[in-house]
Amino acid sequence: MSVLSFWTGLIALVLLVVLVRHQQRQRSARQPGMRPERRNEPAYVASTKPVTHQAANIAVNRAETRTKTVYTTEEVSRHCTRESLWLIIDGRVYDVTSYVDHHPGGDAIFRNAGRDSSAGFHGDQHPEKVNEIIPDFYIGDLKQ
Ligand code: HEM
Repeated sequence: MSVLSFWTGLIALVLLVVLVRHQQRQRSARQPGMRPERRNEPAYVASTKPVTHQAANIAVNRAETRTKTVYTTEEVSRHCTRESLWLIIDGRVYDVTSYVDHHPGGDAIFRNAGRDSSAGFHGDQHPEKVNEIIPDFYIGDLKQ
């Protein structure tokens, strides 16, 4: 066998293998029951990390922010319980319901529940990091 025909044969063989594998893949993608691990593969890989209260709250807040962004003091005042706690801080409205159980200062967070909590929020008891936490709970502004 000449060197040329050896290489030609080898290339033809590789092409044949590639073609057969390609056809097999196409067929298995169409037929039910074949390669289920592939057909059922999600378009994304869901994170295995547990969804934290805060992360869930951010999503809820974003949804609320889209539908309504301005609240009256009367509306805010209705959210003054553990089931729904809103606070006004510097003219902005925050739904901190999901934070209540994590608040290091305990139920003191209810002192001005549904009302203006700016003074308390800016109190000495709070570390700088509260300013990083609070935007997660923002749902809108107070009607002027
Ligand atoms: C977004 C996060 C937070 C919000 C909205 C918030 C809100 C509040 C409010 C409204 C009060 C009542 C203040 C008053 O009227 O006297 C309070 C008290 C307090 N907070 Fe926070 N807080 C937050 C985070 C934190 C953090 C991270 C800490 C500590 C690391 C903390 C520690 C305290 C303490 C020690 C008190 C006073 C408790 C008392 O007087 O018995 N808070 N907080």
